[in-house]
Order: sequence, then C-alpha cells, then structure tokens
Amino acid sequence: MNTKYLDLLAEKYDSEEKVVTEIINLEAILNLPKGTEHFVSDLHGEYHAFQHVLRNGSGKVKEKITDIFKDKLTKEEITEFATLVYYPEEKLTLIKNNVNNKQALYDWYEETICNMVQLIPYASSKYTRSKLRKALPKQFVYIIEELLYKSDKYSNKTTYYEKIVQEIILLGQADKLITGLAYTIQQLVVDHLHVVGDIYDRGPDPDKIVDTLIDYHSVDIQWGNHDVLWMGAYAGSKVCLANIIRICARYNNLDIIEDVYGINLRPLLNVAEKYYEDNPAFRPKMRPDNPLSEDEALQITKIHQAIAIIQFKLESPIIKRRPFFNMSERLLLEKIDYESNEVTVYGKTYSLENTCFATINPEDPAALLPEEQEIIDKLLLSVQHSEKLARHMKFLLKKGNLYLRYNGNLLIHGCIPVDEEGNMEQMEIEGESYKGRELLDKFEQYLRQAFTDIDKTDDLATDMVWYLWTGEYSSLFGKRAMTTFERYFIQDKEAHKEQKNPYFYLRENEQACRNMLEEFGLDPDHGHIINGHTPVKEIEGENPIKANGKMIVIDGGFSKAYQSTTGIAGYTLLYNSFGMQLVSHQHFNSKKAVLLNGADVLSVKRVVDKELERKKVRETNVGHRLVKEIDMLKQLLEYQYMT
Ligand SMILES: O=P(O)(O)OC[C@H]1O[C@](O)(COP(=O)(O)O)[C@@H](O)[C@@H]1O
Ligand SMILES: [Mn+2]
Repeated sequence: MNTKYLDLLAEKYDSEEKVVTEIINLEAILNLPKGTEHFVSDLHGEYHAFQHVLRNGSGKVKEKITDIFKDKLTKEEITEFATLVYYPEEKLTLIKNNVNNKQALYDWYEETICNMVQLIPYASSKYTRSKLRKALPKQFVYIIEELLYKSDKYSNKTTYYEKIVQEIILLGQADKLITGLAYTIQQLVVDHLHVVGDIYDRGPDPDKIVDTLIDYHSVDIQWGNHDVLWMGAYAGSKVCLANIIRICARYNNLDIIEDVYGINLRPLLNVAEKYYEDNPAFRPKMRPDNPLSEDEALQITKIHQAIAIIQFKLESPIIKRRPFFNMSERLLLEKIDYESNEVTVYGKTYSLENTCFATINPEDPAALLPEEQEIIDKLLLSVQHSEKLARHMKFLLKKGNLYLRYNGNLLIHGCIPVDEEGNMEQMEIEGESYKGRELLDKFEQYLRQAFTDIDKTDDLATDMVWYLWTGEYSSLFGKRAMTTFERYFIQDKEAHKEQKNPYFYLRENEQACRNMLEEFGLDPDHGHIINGHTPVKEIEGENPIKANGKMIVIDGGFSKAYQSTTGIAGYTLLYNSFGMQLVSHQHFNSKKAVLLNGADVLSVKRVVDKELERKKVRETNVGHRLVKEIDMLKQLLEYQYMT
C-alpha cells in the first residue's frame, strides 16, 4: 500500500466522517445516468453556426423544454422560450422593445423566471446538487437554490417565493438572472463537448471558436489537419506558416492573420507588389459577408502568389532531408521545364498555365530570394510573438490529441492508414517501423516535441508536423499526395485528383472497423469510430452511418464553401444514457432569423444505437476514475481510522 499517498489524502479528508461522506457521494455519482456528450467536427471558422449548435445543444434544449411544457405552452411559446435560452441577451432586448407597459413586462419576467426555475431541475436531474451549484450564475446561487428547493407542500412559503421573484424584478436584476439561468440551462443540457478536428481555415472566425472553447465547461479536441497546420506554424515550421497564409489569402481571410493575430503582412505585400501581376488562378474566393474592392482583390491575388511560391520553395529542402517522407515526386519546381513551360509529374507531362515564376531561378528553383527569406523569417517571429496565437495554440495542445478513446469509442479526425487488405500501413521513421496505434502515438509525440522547442525550425519534430498535414501515412491527411501545385497550374482535372487511403472505402465494412477498434484496444461489440474530415455527400445518397453503425462520419459540411457538395449544413452527434443520435442540420438560419421568427435549425435525428439499459456513470471513463478514487478512500478509511 502506498502510505505516502494515503497520508497526503488524509490531509484533505481529516476525519472519518469526511471520508465516509465522500465515498457515499462518489458511489451515488456512479449510479447516475451518464451525462450527454456532444460531438462536432470540421467547424472551419464558422463561428455563428457553431454557436447556434452549441447553444441549442443540437436540439436538446428545445426537446427538454417541450418535455416539461408541452401541456402548458403552445408550440409558438415553446419556440419563443427556446430562443430566449439560446440568445438571452438579444431576446431580452427584443422583448423589452415590444412590450407595451411596465406591468406586462413584470408579468413576463415573473412567468419566465418561474418557467426557468421549473426547467432547471429537469435538465439537471442527472447531476449531483454540487455539480448543479457550479453551473449556476455565481451572484445568484443562494437565491436560485431557495427557489429550486422550495417545497410547496404546506403552501406556507408561497408568498415568500413570490416575494423573492418580485424583489429581483423590482431591484432591476431580472435580466441578469434570466441571462444567467439561460446559460446554466445550456450548460446542463450538454455535459461534455468533443471537437473532432478542423477548427481552422476556410471560414472567417476560427479564433472566436477557440475563445468559446477556452471558456467552455468541459471539452476535448481531436486535432484536424488544418489545426495541426496552425500549430506547426507556431511551433516553428515555416512551410506550415506559408500554407496558413496561402489558405487565408485564397479564402479572403487575411484579416485573421493581420487584425486578429496581429501579424504584419506589409513586407509580404511589398514583395508581392514587386514580382506579381493579376492571375486568375490566384484570385481570392468571394465572400458575401466580406466584399472586396477591385484593388483589394488584386492585392490579395498578388500576396497569394508570393506566398504560394515561397511555400513550394520551402517544401524542397524538407523533402530532400527526409527521404523517408517518400515525397520526391513532390519536388515540382525542380520538375518544371522552364523553357517549354511544362512539368512532368507521376510520369505525365502537362503544359503549365497561369504561372508566376518571377522569383524562381531555373538553375536552383527552390532557392529563396534574400527578400523571400527575410519575409518568412519575420513572419515566423511575429507568429511566435503573437500573444493571442500563442494562447490559442497552447490551448489546442493542452486539450487536444491525435485520437481519443472515450467511453468505448474512438474519436479521430481523419483515418487510420491501412492498405487495400485493411492491414495497418507501416511507416519507417529513423530506422524504426511503426503502424496503427503506435504510429499515431509517435506522430503525437513529435508534435508535442516540436512545441517544446519552438526555436528549432528544421529539426525532425518540426518537419513531422508538416508531414501530418500532407504525408501519405498521415492519419490526418489520409491521401497519397496533395495536389496544390497541380490545381494552380495545370488545367487537366485528372492531375488534381488526390487518391484516398483505402481506409475510406474499407470503413464501410464492419469487420474492418472492428479490427481497427481492436487495434486501439477498444471493444468492437460496443465501440464506434467517430470521424470528421471528409464531407458526407448526402446529396449523392452517402450515408454518414457506416459499417452497420460501427462508423459514424460527422463532417456534413459546416464549411459554407463545401455545402453545395454535401447538400446539408453539418452533422452533430449526441450520446446520452439512452444511446447515440445523429443530428443532421439542414441549414443555419442567421441569428436574426432565429430571434425574430424562431426559425430554428431543422434537425433530423437518426438513432445510431439504443442502449438496452440506461448507461450509468459507472460505465464511463469518468466512472472508472471514480471507482479508483473510492478504492483509495476505502484504503484510507482502513489505514487511518479502523486500526
Ligand atoms: O478546397 P481547397 O481550398 O482547394 O483545399 C483542398 C485541399 O484541402 C484538403 O482537402 C485538405 O483539407 P480538408 O481537411 O478540409 O479536406 C486537401 O486534401 C486538398 O488539397
Ligand atoms: Mn480535415
């Protein structure tokens, strides 16, 4: 027995009663139904859509309201109430603007507070009182608890409670209380959030998503390839950095780099103006919410070319110093015939269009001009000194993993690299072979190592982060090669194709999924694999639930840029004590539409798995930890108080 640990524990539980109370408390928690897990993925900077899904708990908030009030409120009133819970500040303003007199407003306050106080016990029925207390708005805990635990049995206290509510209103505290309670309800409905990767790139507000996650009560992240690209940039990878700027330019999102993270793009713009002209292949994508003047569009087009060329140049030395990346086919600048303006890739020769090779010396195509070198060095310095970016990247590192085993399921953004037969693909790193779970653990180890020394820019760990973005055995990329160069400069669409890892068709097969679950030490009878990364083309009849329910793909395309391919606006997954439900979001109305017309997201639920018996905390990850704690406390009881 570890008596040292027990002595320490005895400091916290310094009486027999305290130990016993805690054991009883933990035992009680083990027997509560498991809390609701909420899974989202591929948010791609779409902050407003994400907020909506988070605030309505993928439909759970409205469901709870309906359960309680279906006989008391009309459908419209339920929708109104739900909207208040999602967006309390805005909804309160609207209500106050529309109300005719003070008395009507006071009546509304009274009824609303009363309804909220009725909803909270239902929404928190799976939690202990102490957990509920933590979710209550701090300044009102005492008052709310008075209201929550009232017993009307003898009607003695009725006027007392009415008085409390009236006083709150008279003292001008009603708005604050209602707002606080709305957030409490949101928090109670979802116990834990999983973000299955790709917070960054394409959409406009990834930083706001990260800020939301930092404040969220309980969350974990499985990194996506786009997240790792940003993390790599912060960790010192210049090629990752060039990529994030290139993608921001392409999607007309440079504000994130400049205004949000405070990185100065002036030096890059100067070089861009000097060497580049207009070029249709590098025109930024238009965003209705961020219209560009012709001058701005032209400026971005030039920046886009400048940084793309820097990126291609930076790839070359990495490919050469890491032969085991097996990427020599990607030394494209060196495969160009600068006389005939042609390139030969994978044995096929193509003519080049829309080229912008003014800074390339055909004798030494990958050499950076001194001014390009200076730009990328300066950019790196300013990326690593952006307080906000550092905070966001450290948060991703702390809360994130490459994959997660949670309550029997395997959460992973991209794939598990396998061959045609479903065998784990091997990758040799520094003379050692790795595959399956071991390979992913190795990748993660390198990523963490790259963070420990961000001044190293060319070491193996930093190069490996870029490999995770684009390498053939990367579990995040899942394709044989990234054809960025071809998509800019070659017309023939055949050359643009990116061949997917066999995983993406093998995951339709139940036995293949069972093998993968086993590879990760999970029970194939009960576990599921939860993936993001590849948009599910529901429009073409693709089913997000695969392999007889063993595989669930929840990237339905939050990303506006991909919604025409998917035909919907995203999937989310809920897993509560009754089982799993896949929610498909048809479209996200603007916040304004939700507030004014109650136009909520249309969510269609598909049951993935139904538990025969309600799942208890005892059967969860948290439960396993609590069982260990109880065991320790029992040992303490024996050691300290029974002898
Ligand atoms: O749509 P874009 O901006 O051209 O990006 C395409 C690139 O993005 C990728 O699809 C990776 O991003 P996803 O993780 O969102 O799929 C690459 O495979 C591909 O080369
Ligand atoms: Mn992805």
